[in-house]
Amino acid sequence: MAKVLEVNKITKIYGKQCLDCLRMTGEAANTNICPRCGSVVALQDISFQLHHGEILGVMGESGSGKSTLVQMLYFDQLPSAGEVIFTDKETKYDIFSLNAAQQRWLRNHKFGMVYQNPHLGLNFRISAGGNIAERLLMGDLFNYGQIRDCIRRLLERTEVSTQRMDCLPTSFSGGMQQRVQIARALAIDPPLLFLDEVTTGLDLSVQAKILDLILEIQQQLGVAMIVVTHDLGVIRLLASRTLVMKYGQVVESGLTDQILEDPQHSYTQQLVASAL
Ligand SMILES: Nc1ncnc2c1ncn2[C@@H]1O[C@H](COP(=O)(O)OP(=O)(O)OP(=O)(O)O)[C@@H](O)[C@H]1O
Repeated sequence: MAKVLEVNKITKIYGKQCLDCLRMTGEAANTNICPRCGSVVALQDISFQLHHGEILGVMGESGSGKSTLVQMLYFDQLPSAGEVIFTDKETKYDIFSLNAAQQRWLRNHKFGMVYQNPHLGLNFRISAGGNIAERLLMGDLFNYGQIRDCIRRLLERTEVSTQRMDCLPTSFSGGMQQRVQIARALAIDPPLLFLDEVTTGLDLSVQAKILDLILEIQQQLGVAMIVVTHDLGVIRLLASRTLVMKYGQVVESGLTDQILEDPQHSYTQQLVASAL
């Protein structure tokens, strides 16, 4: 299957960093903080591939580097080292070697992000429809009537009442805010979507509906997704392949079913056992 992303040896260090940062941190060292200079090694030599229409799960405990990984791919964070190749319709982009305007174009036209915190993904001072319209305008749709029609279609797809399109997101429940974030992310029909703990903190029944929606979107639109979560249930339901992270490193990766049935790394074994 065609590759959408090739991530090669991505590293992210917060802080001034020294020559020993990588050697003295990671899974074997049992820390992500460099004992010599105090820098945080959030990601260390992460490599993986994502294929067209695939959902890749990224799992790990708090602080293992999951959010940093997707934030970097979405240009919210700069990498310290490494290369990422994004392929769309046979055009390859070496995304970290692009200039700021080119990166903004990719983010606005090819990538979508849904954050755990809707305040990061939505502008709460404008209506739900306005949030989606902003994204449609980035995608070069300018006709007022067409924009309204498109917003209606996106809200219907994500099961938000179209009668609420002119309401502010502040008047929405948490689950509805996540649906509007998903509608906004889908507005430009992106080939690649990042989802960072999108169901954390929601009621179980709301969680289940959002997860169903994500699956439906993947099946109908064939969008490739990276789903970050600490929840094994989310991984089990959504991801065909999974990376398990600890202290900024991938400690286990493979088919989700295999990982859940026969975890190899002691950390994954603990995670699976604690969810039983
Ligand atoms: N801006 C920052 N400055 C310094 N350290 C940071 C910054 N952002 C994240 N970190 C650190 O990087 C490490 C990885 O953080 P990250 O948020 O990626 O982990 P995570 O696995 O997503 O955790 P969580 O599930 O709690 O969100 C953590 O030790 C965190 O404290």
